[in-house]
Amino acid sequence: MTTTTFSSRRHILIVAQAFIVSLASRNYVSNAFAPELLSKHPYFVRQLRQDHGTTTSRSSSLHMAKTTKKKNSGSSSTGLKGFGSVGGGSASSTSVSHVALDRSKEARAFYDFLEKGNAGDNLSRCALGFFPISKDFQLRGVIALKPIKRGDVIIRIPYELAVNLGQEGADPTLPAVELLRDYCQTMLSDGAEKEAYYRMLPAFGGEDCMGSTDFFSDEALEALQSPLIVEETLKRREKVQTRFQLDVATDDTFPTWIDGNPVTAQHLLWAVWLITSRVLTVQGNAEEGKSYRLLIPFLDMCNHDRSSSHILTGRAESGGELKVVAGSNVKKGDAIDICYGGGMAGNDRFLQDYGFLDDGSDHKAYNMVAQQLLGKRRIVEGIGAGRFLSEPDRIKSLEELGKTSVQDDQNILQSLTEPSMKSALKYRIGIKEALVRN
Ligand SMILES: C[S@@+](CC[C@H](N)C(=O)[O-])C[C@H]1O[C@@H](n2cnc3c(N)ncnc32)[C@H](O)[C@@H]1O
Repeated sequence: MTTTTFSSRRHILIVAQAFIVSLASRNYVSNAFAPELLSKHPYFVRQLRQDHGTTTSRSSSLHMAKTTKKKNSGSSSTGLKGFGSVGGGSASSTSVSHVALDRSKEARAFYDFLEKGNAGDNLSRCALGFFPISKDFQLRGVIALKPIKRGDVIIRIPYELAVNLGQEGADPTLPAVELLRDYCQTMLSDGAEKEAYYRMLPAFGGEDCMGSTDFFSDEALEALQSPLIVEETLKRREKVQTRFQLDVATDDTFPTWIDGNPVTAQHLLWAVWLITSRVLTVQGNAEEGKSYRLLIPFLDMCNHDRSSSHILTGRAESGGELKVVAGSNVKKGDAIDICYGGGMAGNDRFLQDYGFLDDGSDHKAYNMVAQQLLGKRRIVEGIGAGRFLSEPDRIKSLEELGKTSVQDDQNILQSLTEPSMKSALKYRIGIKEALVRN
């Protein structure tokens, strides 16, 4: 999404004449520099500089914070439209050497759902595939089945297929209640068409959502060495509890969870993560001037690549279409990725809102956080959005990071196996390295 984001803690996309908008794409211009903060912590700065020479190199832009293998049940070597795994293309930046197409029973039901919803033409251009990220992890995403020219439509979803979760707003717990209600109702009712789409959403308790700090243990939260992320995460959890009590627990008409038991605040937390990680805010009718939070099947399966030039466009109105348009030529086998957060989100947001670390070779997602901590960049989202961090917050954050060296952290990381602990260590290493660069 040129300037696009999936979410609503931040919101979504934009583009030229377009109508999918992103709060995250607000371009706050940094105009202040605060070297005094560093001079207050000469030891810490020295330590970072010494450490810098001893750190390991980073991996590709699709590097995962998670390490466990994603289930790929039923994907076969026979392709969606008659060919098998797709190989060889170079994505907007991701090189794909071997991608298994998703032809599981659930995926085939989802493809049928698209066809019935007048979106079957997409399946001649792209499909779902499993991108090998590391030897034990594959990431589901969208893959091109044939070349697509710059300017042509890659994905086109009729508005009627999208789930409209209400008008835009800053609080993700509101659309989360709506989504949770609709999800339970749909899954419990017999033969609802949307079920085929909902079955493709990341499962409650699954490893995708567990990557978000909302689901971190206290130990993993502490291991981040980021008092601000911890504070924001705890506040969000509290807000979810409050929303649960107000709108779910006391509502006798609220459906049960899919196993027949009452829904819990943890289910609502999962729904909030679905909102922040895959809902787009899209402008409605031009005259009406309102924006809506949409869950858009298939389009919500595009992964993040900061270097993607593809563009999101469309309107939330009857007869409208929500599209990904090629910003550059696409080859068969390319990943159809988009840039989340309008390119303005750092890894503090990626870890909280999406549950992974953007470990791109340009280090931008870490640099942005470091620049905030150094008073060189405004906060983009969450608590204090639009402002510079206060000096006490910056000092508190830098002091916390200064408790261990990068070398210490590397040693600790080697001994870890638990995914959220590993993410926490990778995060703090990335930030410490970025503080030296910035
Ligand atoms: C909008 S969804 C994208 C599709 C998702 N992979 C799926 O299979 O439904 C966003 C989620 O995908 C995953 N994701 C997207 N881009 C990623 C990336 N570059 N590296 C790791 N995980 C990514 C994260 O779990 C994120 O919360």
